[in-house]
Amino acid sequence: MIELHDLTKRYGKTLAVDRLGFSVPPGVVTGFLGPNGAGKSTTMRMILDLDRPTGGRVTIDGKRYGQLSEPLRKIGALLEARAVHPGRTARDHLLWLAQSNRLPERRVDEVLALVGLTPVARKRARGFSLGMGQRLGIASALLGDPEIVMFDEPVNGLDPEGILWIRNLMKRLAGEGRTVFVSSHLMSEMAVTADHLVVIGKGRLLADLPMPEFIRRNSRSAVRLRSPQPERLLDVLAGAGLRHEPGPDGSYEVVDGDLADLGELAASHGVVLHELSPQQASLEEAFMQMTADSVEYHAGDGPGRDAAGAPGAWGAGWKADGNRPTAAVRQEEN
Ligand SMILES: Nc1ncnc2c1ncn2[C@@H]1O[C@H](COP(=O)(O)OP(=O)(O)OP(=O)(O)O)[C@@H](O)[C@H]1O
Repeated sequence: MIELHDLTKRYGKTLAVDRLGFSVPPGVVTGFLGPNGAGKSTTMRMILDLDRPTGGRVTIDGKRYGQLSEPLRKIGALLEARAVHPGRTARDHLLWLAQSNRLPERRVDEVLALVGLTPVARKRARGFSLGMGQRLGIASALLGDPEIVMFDEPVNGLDPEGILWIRNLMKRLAGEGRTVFVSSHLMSEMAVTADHLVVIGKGRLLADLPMPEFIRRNSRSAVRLRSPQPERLLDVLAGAGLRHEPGPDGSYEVVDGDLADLGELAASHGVVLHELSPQQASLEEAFMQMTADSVEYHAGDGPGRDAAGAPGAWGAGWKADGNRPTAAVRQEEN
């Protein structure tokens, strides 16, 4: 179990990680999602003690990384920048790692087989493709047969076969009861990989909830209505007890509304409609909306702007209040 408490990292004026608090439990794949520059790599480096927090703390089974007696047996990581000497063979690289961590030589051949690199084990790393390099990085992470694995953007630049392989490997590792923590800036990748999702934007926690719950909340549909008589339309919607949100160009969106029912409701009250259209938010849109809000806040717009009708009012439940996530997004507050 990885636990973060108020974890903060400041680089000069940049607040890279801002009071992050969440746990990564064993037995599931936890996706760590955020746009470029959100603070994912910095957080992962702090977990491994490669970067010192400005505030807060992070523990691995209750201990700091530096306090672990056999760190490679506890946590294995693939970070974005891989350090493999280009003149070394894959096997020699792993052997050097194993020997410096008092791990048995047989484990080197086991992990080479596990990641499918046995046939090229004696080839020098400089001739490796991106996918082979990624497999070697994963072999290094798995060398100590760790209880926890952490991968930073492992599918970046890989072909579909490589992506599928890593996806299945992570699921298998979680199925074995390990803690799997993987970062990505792609919602689409997380949707098919992660069981649990932690979303950050500008270093802040935006969501921490099971993936099915994220999908349920964000695959909502809505009906958009636009009328030259907006006050009358709002009266009719309110009279029918329908929850609505402001949409673009003066329209209103009724979440989970029925197209035909709404058309008939407007007609029965003599409300002229210039638009009556179904709307469907994709997970990618929900993610972009969620993180765009955090960017907006940091740009100085402040909380509450959404109430006045931020463009396309999707994901209203995801708005950050400028200080912490709304109750709607925090799993433990559900
Ligand atoms: N060593 C450093 N010195 C100064 N600023 C840094 C350093 N490392 C990261 N940052 C800044 O901290 C912020 C978070 O960066 P980080 O790399 O952790 O984000 P990320 O979510 O991993 O993004 P990406 O997906 O682009 O790797 C960014 O604004 C980045 O420019």
